[in-house]
Parts: sequence; C-alpha cells; structure tokens
Amino acid sequence: MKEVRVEDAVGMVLCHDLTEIVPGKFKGCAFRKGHIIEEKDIEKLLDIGKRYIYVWDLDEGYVHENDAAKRMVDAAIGQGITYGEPKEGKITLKAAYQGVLKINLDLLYQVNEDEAICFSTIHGNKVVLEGKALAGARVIPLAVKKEVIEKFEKICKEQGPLIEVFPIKKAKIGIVTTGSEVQSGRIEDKFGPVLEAKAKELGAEIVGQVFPGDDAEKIKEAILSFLEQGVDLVEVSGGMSVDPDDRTPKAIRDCGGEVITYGTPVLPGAMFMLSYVNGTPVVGLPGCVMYAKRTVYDLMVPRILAGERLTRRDFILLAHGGQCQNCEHCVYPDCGFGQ
Ligand SMILES: Nc1nc2c(c(=O)[nH]1)N[C@H]1C(S)=C(S)[C@@H](COP(=O)(O)OP(=O)(O)OC[C@H]3O[C@@H](n4cnc5c(N)ncnc54)[C@H](O)[C@@H]3O)O[C@H]1N2
Ligand code: MOO
Repeated sequence: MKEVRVEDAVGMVLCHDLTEIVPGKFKGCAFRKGHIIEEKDIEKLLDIGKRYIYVWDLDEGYVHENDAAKRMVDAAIGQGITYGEPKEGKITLKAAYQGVLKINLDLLYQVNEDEAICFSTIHGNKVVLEGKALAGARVIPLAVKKEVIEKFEKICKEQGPLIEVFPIKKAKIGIVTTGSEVQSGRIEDKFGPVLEAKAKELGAEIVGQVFPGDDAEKIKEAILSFLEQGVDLVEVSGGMSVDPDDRTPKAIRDCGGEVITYGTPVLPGAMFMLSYVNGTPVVGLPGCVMYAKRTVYDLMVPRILAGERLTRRDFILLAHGGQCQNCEHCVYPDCGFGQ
C-alpha cells in the first residue's frame, strides 16, 4: 500500500472503499476497493475531498484480482461457457447453450489447493440450460503473486479444460415397448408419452415406436431394425426385472455388441441396462422410468446423447447420491440425486 496524489493515481488500484456524503441527499460508496483509477475519476475524487489516496503498490510481481480472475477463467474453460466482466474481483461462468456440464474434478481440486485461489462450481454431469450460472472464479487477496496465476494456467493447459458444456446431439431415437399386455391392447401404453416428453426436453426426436410383446427374438428383431435405420439411440421399455416374461436383457444381449451394465446403484432405476451395438447405444428401461419423475434415465441418457462413451465405472460412481429423495416438489437437477 502506498499514498499517492490523486492526480498521479491513474492506472493504480484503490485499496479501500471511498465514501461520498451529500448532506440530506446521499451517503454511499463513490469508489470501491479494487477500482482502477481512470483519468475521469480525478475530478470526482477532488470533489469528495481527496487529495491523496491509498493505492495498491502493484509492483512487478503481482496480478490484480480482476486480471487474475480473467486469466483463471480463460485458462479453465472449454466449449460452451460464457462470462462477463469481473465484479468485485469475481467472474461468474454461465452456460452458452443447453448441454451436459463436465467438470474435471482432479483438476478442480488441484487448482484449489492454493489457498489464494477460489474456483467454485455446481455439480457436473447434469443437464444445464442456457444462461445457467455454473461456476465462480476469484483470488482471495486483492492482488496475488504472478506465480500463482502462472501455475494455474500451466496445469489447466496440461490437464484442461477444467469446465465445459458438451452439446447434446439432436438425436433420433427408436422405442421398443415390450409387454404382451401392451401389445394386445389390454392396457394402454404409458411409456411412449413419457419417453416422448423426455426426448423433447433434450431436443431429440422419436422416429418410431414398436410393440413386439414379450418374445426375446421379436424384441431383438425390433432393436436391430431400428439400428439398421441408423437411429442414434434405441430405448427398450419394460421387461427388465425377474418375471419369466421379462426378456428384455436377453434380447439386448442377443443383439451382440458390448454390454456395459445390467444393473445400476440408482433408485429408481436399479434395473437399467446399457449396451453398445456396433457403437450405437441401446438402453433397457425398467418400469420406474415410466412411473417416477426422475430416474437413472435422467442421469445417464443426456450424457449418452452428449457423446460420452459410458463405462461401468461411470455407473458405479452414481452410488453416492444414487438414492432419489422423492421430494414432493421435485427440483431436479438442482438436488443431490446422482451427485
Ligand atoms: N422380485 C423382484 N421384483 C421386482 C424387482 C426386483 O428386483 N425383484 N424390481 C422391481 C423394480 S425396481 C422395477 S422398476 C420393476 C421393473 O419392471 P420391468 O421393467 O420388468 O417392468 P414390467 O415387469 O415389464 O412391468 C412392470 C409394470 O409396468 C407395467 N407396464 C410395463 N410397460 C408398460 C407400458 N408400456 N405402459 C403401461 N404400463 C406398462 C406392467 O404392466 C406392469 O404392471 O420390477 C420390480 N419388480
Ligand atoms: O429398478 Mo426399479 O428400475 O429401481 O424402479
């Protein structure tokens, strides 16, 4: 901190707030701590009775908090992130479009090891809408040693991006709805409308829905037929549990390809299945997806449509937070489900 004449302070950083009082009219902050003095500020400073002010002695080795925040953000972001000017040293990062938020957790924790750094995010792997606030970045002191920012930039360059939004593909989806009771018309199909609404939410299109009953061979043929049509995802509904009529897992296996999982540590959604047949994802959806408001579907299908090739490990990681609290007023994705 050093004392300078107001006229000599242009370009320097104010160390503390400066108060203006106009009797009977106004009392408040005329200039905030951290403000960089501009030519046009000189008159005003003189008007409020300042001839000398304290400014931050930004010698060579330091970076002001506003510049630090900007450099941190530039180093950390990948696709799909927007941000504005720093406010009181902090920059807020927002989603540029609807997509799946990805946070590199190892990197996030690594940059925050330095106590001068504050890089704080919401939870990743969930759908975020355009304009959603995702993260905030700032340094703790008013100015930091330049090495702190240089290290931040270096590790982000090596391991980044730290934060990005994967766009969700405008996918074509085929639905195979199993169950003899639905095929015969004994009961009305309730799965189709639910999957239609969920697809719409993600900007995807349902290109067809078929009702092959409970025969594994017929279910398999229906899946393969959608794959031949070149859909981006096949959703097979029902028949995922343990009754003798539940043939869906067998039918999906019989399509060949790589089964990633049959079973997930998520409730609702324990009996979910994911397989990749010639690279195209095929999901087996248990009855709860039709019934419950949010399930494993909402955790994983957006990620699939955002182009992630999921592994068994991705499903294991759902266990902590995999139990939905079934709140009366559902605020998903702004809750702990799947985190
Ligand atoms: N012994 C066990 N039983 C069940 C288990 C278990 O672990 N052990 N898991 C339960 C869970 S969790 C779920 S979820 C369901 C899984 O159900 P499925 O995917 O096998 O569903 P279905 O048996 O085909 O049908 C269940 C129920 O839903 C009706 N349904 C199915 N499809 C439609 C449709 N398109 N439209 C309207 N209604 C539909 C169906 O008629 C049944 O009433 O299993 C639990 N059981
Ligand atoms: O497996 Mo059920 O799918 O949890 O509700």
